[in-house]
Amino acid sequence: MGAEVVVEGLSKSFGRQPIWRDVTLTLPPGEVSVLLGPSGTGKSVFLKSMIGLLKPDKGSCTVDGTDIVRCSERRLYDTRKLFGVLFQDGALFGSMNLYDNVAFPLREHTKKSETEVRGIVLEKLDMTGLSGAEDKLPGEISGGMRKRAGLARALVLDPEIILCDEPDSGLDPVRTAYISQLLVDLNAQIDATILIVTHNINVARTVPDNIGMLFRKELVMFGPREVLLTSDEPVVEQFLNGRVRGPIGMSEEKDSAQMALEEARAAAGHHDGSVDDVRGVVPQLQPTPGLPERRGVRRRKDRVMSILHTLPPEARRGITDSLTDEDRLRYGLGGHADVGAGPADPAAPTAPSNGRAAGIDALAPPR
Ligand SMILES: Nc1ncnc2c1ncn2[C@@H]1O[C@H](COP(=O)(O)OP(=O)(O)OP(=O)(O)O)[C@@H](O)[C@H]1O
Repeated sequence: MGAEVVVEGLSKSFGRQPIWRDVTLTLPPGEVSVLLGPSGTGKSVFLKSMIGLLKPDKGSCTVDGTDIVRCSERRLYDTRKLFGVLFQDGALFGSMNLYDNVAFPLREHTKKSETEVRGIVLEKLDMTGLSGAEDKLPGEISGGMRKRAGLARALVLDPEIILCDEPDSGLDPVRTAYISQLLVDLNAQIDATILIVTHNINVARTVPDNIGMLFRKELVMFGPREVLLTSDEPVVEQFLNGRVRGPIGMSEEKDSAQMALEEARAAAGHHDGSVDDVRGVVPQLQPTPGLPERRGVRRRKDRVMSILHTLPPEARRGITDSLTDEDRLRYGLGGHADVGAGPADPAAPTAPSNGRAAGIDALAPPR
């Protein structure tokens, strides 16, 4: 099973420029999470901070008992081996063929024989659909293939956590669909914890178990996919619908006068360029038939059902609608009409103005 990653109160600035502050979230073991946010909100900085390539000013990021922010160099080196990272451009060595690129971490970090290296490299190239392309140079293959080669290389040390920085950037919608399917299939095969940074609305809607969103130098929300997909938090709604109207402006935040102007234009019938509003829980991508089931699905159901009463009604409905009859028995639920549609637990704290609600950015059940 993949490792849990617990981020608490993490803040990062460069000189006097704060990037984000007080980020708290838990990546549940073996689940797939997506981090969204307008350009420049510090998503890549967040990924780099998680593996200790950048040093946050405050807070902690704990993996397997080690706080990446404060541990020794030696400990950091060892803990980093738990991570496989797919950088935005694939970060392949241009002068090495795909075989040598993928073999590189094994030759650098292990004492495996070339025969063992060969077995692993060919297996990972096969998993990522690159069998037969071993001799190609990165410059000779398509962007989608380069991403998959970067992913194959991220897999060779059997990571417990995979971080993917915009795996879809520069890809057409079909190649993006393939890479989405590949990530879900990999999760089914190796049960790793996965965090994907993306701008792609389809990826965000269909791939992850959990979604988070960075905006205004804060983590606006992080929680089960059903919470964000049904959220009426303006920034989340605007982003998931790719709309001009809303708090996100051309270069980050809009002022209230501009927002009021846009609202007035919309009320007068001006179309803002988005497709029809899409809201609600769409089906999640499943592993390709023939692959094992994702083990994270059962763990997630148990976890989400344990915080169900703290979630907003629409999210609860989305979650309970996806339960099978067997699940309903397991969680002691009756028919569809009995669950999910009622008001949120009156005892649960209500969402504060930043859009967080109980159970939303506190994903993990009490430890
Ligand atoms: N090493 C660095 N030194 C100084 N500033 C940096 C450094 N790395 C990133 N930044 C700044 O941090 C901010 C966030 O950058 P980052 O690349 O993390 O954004 P992002 O959300 O990933 O953007 P995009 O979606 O466009 O990739 C930017 O203003 C960037 O200029």
